[in-house]
Amino acid sequence: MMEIKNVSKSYGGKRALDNVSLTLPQGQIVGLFGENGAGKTTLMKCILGFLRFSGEITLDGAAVTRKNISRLSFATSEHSFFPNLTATAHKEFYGLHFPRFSEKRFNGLLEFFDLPKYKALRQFSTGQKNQLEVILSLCQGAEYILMDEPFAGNDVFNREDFYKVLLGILGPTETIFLSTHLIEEVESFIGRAVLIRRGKIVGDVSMLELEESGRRLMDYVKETYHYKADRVSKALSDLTDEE
Ligand SMILES: Nc1ncnc2c1ncn2[C@@H]1O[C@H](COP(=O)(O)OP(=O)(O)OP(=O)(O)O)[C@@H](O)[C@H]1O
Repeated sequence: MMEIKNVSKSYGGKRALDNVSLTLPQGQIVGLFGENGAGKTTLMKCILGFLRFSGEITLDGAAVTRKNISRLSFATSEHSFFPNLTATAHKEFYGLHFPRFSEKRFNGLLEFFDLPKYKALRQFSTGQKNQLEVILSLCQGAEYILMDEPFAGNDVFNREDFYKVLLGILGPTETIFLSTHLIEEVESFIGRAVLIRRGKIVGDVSMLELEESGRRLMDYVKETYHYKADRVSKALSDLTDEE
């Protein structure tokens, strides 16, 4: 179980995370949603130890250190791979460094996305680079797989088919913590939705609970954010007013 307790993070004087507490048990797919600048990437980077923060993040009670960091993986659109290496070279490198690396999963997903095996990654398209990030994060043998807007640049067929593949391959102890703006697309396969706003957790709901209350995830998000439905008409009226 991952426990995030009272985590705060500021960049200079600007507070990006404000006393965030969250528990992520193993075996869940958890969506992390929030407006631009809400703190999603910052939270993931704190979990991974990329950023200093105040508060505590533990895995089964132990702080995240080099001893247990292999329980975590990260797919980021900022990219974490070696641009001059091919997908096959990455497979070899990861295989050497991650004892639980799954070559079967790597090969299967590479084929699913129809990615080139012997082309340097710097020559991949944006969508292809993101696909390889996702593949690597899923093949390392990590139990907590953090994905930050992993489907950017992926076409709709690749996304929708991938959701099905993902659901089919995940083991019972694998947890996905998925930050995305594709709320309506992912609602069919996540088990829980966490909402962050201005660095604070403002919502946390299981999809079962939502379903039982007859609400869609988007309704919950709009309610929680006090979404102002008149902002479009206001903007249009401001922008088209000739006075
Ligand atoms: N390196 C940085 N230096 C200064 N401020 C930063 C830095 N990274 C993020 N911030 C600020 O911290 C806040 C949270 O940013 P973060 O990237 O975590 O948001 P996000 O929810 O991932 O947004 P998005 O959906 O737009 O990717 C924002 O106000 C952002 O401007």
